[in-house]
Order: sequence, then structure tokens, then C-alpha cells
Amino acid sequence: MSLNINSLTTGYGQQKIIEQLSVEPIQNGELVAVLGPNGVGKSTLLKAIARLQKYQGDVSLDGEILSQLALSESARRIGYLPQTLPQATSLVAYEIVFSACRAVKPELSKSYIEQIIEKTFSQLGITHLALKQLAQMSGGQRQMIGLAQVLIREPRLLLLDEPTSALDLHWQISVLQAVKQNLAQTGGIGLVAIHDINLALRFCDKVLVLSPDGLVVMGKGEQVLTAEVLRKAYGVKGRVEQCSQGYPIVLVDEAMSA
Ligand SMILES: Nc1ncnc2c1ncn2[C@@H]1O[C@H](COP(=O)(O)OP(=O)(O)OP(=O)(O)O)[C@@H](O)[C@H]1O
Repeated sequence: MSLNINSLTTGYGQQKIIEQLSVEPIQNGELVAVLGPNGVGKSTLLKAIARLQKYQGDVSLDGEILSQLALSESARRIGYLPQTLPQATSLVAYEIVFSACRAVKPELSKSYIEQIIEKTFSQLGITHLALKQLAQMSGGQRQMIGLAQVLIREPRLLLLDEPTSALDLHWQISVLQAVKQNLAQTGGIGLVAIHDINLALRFCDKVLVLSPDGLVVMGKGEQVLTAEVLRKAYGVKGRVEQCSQGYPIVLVDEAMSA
């Protein structure tokens, strides 16, 4: 069982943002970072896979072509977290998360949903936010609730668009640990668009790098993030080294002039 992306082309009007993208199958339990500079098309790619954006080509999950499924069926399989923060409302976090789960999986019993909410809030370390109104939360706290809303549905495919952008160091690590744990438990597949390459290297099984000149590479981060790929994708002079704990890290020496 896997996620397959073949010849995916998408964009806005006449403007093609992603052209003929094909990548090696992404397997159960794998978390793949979608990397690349601002405006290269990371969000557009995730939106296309989530069926929020028209595309040509094939995207299939577990052998099923997603565009052929009823929207309600793909919503059950896909958990998409947009880049924008959840709206500040007067509802408390628990209510929001509960109703989002009910809307997508109406067959689940109230007690089962309550159990997974408790488990997920505890995994994310946000139990203390359960009864707080979204309107009274910080941006980072709202981002955590948005993520909880997606994880609780236990989707086959997680599409997370910059889930750590509003988070401090502690929560960045907690979130990626919780996502990894969620995928290990459910056997799901995750794609995460992220700007912090070092977080991607630390937590993601593979990286998919999109570059403005159309170069696309995918593989283990420490193998594919060569000096040339860093230059082409980001316009920087950089290198991958190993930190004292054995993790690969990207060090950037300078931004190169265009
Ligand atoms: N709704 C839209 N209509 C027209 N063009 C759009 C729209 N949304 C995005 N774009 C354009 O598509 C391109 C890719 O945008 P996208 O948001 O996918 O990039 P990204 O890699 O996620 O960028 P960032 O890292 O800045 O979030 C950009 O040139 C952007 O201006």
C-alpha cells in the first residue's frame, strides 16, 4: 500500500506551477518533507493531492485513484492541514476537534472519539488547552489545535502545510514527534511542507525537493541535499554535516546572488 504520484501537473489558470511531477511510491508509515523555496509550489502540490486544486495526472492511494473517489470518501482518507491558522472562534478546542471528527467519520461512537481526543491531546501535550476558546489562544496554540483536528481523524494520508511555522523550539519537536508516532500507530503516510530543513532531516524518512528550474529530487535527506541541490533549489552555498548526536544538519555559508 502506498501513495503514487504520476505525471501531476497543476497551476492557476494558464500558469503551470507543478509540471509532470512523478515520484517514487511513498510507502506506509513514511513521512516525506516537501522542501523548496518560497513560491515554488509546495502548498499547491499538497492542495492538489488533497483535491482542493485541479490537476492532470494520477494520484493514487492504496491503489485507488483519488480523483475517482467521492469527495466524502477522499476526505475520510486524507487529513489536510492548511498553512493558514484555524479561525479564532468562541468554541473551545474540544468542541471544534470533536465536531470535525464527527463530520468526517459520523459512524464513530461518541466514546471512541472522546478516547482518541484524549490520546491525541496528550501526545501533543495540549491537554491543558482542551477547554480554552480558540479566540483566546495564541497563534502557536491555534496551530496545535488545527493539527489535533487532523490527527484525530486517523487519516491514511496526512498532508501538513508548514505545521510548525508558528511554533517555538519545544513545540516544533513535539509536533514532529507526535506526527511520527501517529504514522507509526496508524501505518499512514505523511507529506509535510516545511522550511526548516534541519527539522526535516531529523524527523522525515525522505525529502522531496522542488526547485524553481524544475529540478525535482527525492530520497534520504543526507543523500539528496547536495551542495548543487541546495544551490539550485535555494540559491545558497551550503553543505550537510553530522552533528555531535549523529543527526545530519544543513549548514548554510552564504546566500548567492541571483
Ligand atoms: N490562488 C492562487 N492564484 C494564483 N496564483 C497562486 C495562487 N496561490 C499561489 N499562487 C502562485 O503559485 C506559486 C506557488 O505558490 P505556493 O503557495 O504553492 O508556493 P510555496 O512553495 O508553498 O510557497 P511558500 O514557501 O512561500 O509558502 C506562487 O508563484 C504563487 O504566487
